[in-house]
Amino acid sequence: MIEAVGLTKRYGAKTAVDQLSFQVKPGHVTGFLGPNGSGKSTTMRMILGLDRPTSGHVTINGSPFRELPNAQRHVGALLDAKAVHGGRRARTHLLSIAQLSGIPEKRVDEVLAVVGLQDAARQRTKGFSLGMGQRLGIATALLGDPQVLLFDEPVNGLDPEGILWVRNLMRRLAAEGRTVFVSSHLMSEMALTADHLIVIGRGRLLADMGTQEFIAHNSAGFARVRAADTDPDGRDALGTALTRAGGRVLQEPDGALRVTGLELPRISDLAHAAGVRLWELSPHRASLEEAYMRMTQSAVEYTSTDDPRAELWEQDPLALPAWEDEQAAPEVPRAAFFAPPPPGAGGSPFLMPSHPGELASTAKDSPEDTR
Ligand SMILES: Nc1ncnc2c1ncn2[C@@H]1O[C@H](COP(=O)(O)OP(=O)(O)OP(=O)(O)O)[C@@H](O)[C@H]1O
Repeated sequence: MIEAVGLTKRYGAKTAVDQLSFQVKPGHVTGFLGPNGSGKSTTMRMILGLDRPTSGHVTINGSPFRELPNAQRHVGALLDAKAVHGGRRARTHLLSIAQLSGIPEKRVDEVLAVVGLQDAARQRTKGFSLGMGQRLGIATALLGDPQVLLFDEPVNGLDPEGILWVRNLMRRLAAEGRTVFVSSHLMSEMALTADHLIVIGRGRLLADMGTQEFIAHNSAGFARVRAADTDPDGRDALGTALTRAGGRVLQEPDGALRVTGLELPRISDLAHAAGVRLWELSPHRASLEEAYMRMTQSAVEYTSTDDPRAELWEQDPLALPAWEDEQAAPEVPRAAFFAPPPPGAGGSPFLMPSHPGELASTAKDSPEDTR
């Protein structure tokens, strides 16, 4: 088990990790998530004794890393796949680490096979692709057959087969009772790999809970319902009926309605009573990505802006011909693509028109907005 208590790291005026306390338990894959610069690598470096905490402490199976006897046999880590001597062959690289840790040579060939690098064993690592480097880093982590494993962005640069392989490897290592702590920005992959999550933002703990619980806590399930395209008034009638019945209704970009507060059978009954034929009625479970985006949106340090492409083009190369411009669909606010916002976080619920044909106004002050 990894245990951090009040872990803090300051670099001058910058607090990279701020009073972090958490446990990473054996038998689980624990995902370590956070926006760029939130302190994940710094935390991992402190766990591995590569950085000294400004205050607080972190232990592995009860001892600080530096006090573990023959740490390589207890803890394996992939932090930076590029941190290898480029002039060395892959096998030599692994062999030198094995010899330092009293690991038999046979084990080197075993891990090369596990990561699929047998054929590249005698290649110099400077010629390795990003994915091959990652595989070598994973082989290094597995060398001592450790009980505790840390992986910083292990799927970075891997092809789809490699990503699937890493997922299965992590799950197998956890099923064997090992402690597996893995950071990644690939939310779809984390949702499939991790059963527990530790989420940080600006160095602070934001969440420490099961993956499914995290998704349920930070997103709302909803129903998607779409009136038949052949019935132009159907959507208005449906929206009115659902809103009157106490549902919260948002417009989807494709003309469907996103409904919260009403069960699917009730939506079906209301549509039937309103004489609206449906082409779609489906439950939607929010993704880890949606839940993560919502939780971390205020903790993102590095945000992008649109590229104005100043003076690079005499005229806007993206300008549409006038007729196409006129037909373009009105822009839908980005927030509308995600699940309805959490209580008190604002948003644009769909307000049914008081007059037919008057669709899609927002309801900031609507009495029906009772979130
Ligand atoms: N050696 C250092 N000296 C000064 N500042 C540092 C140092 N290492 C990290 N930082 C700062 O600490 C903060 C956390 O960095 P860290 O690399 O731990 O984040 P991260 O969550 O791993 O980011 P990413 O997802 O981009 O890899 C950043 O603001 C970074 O600039």
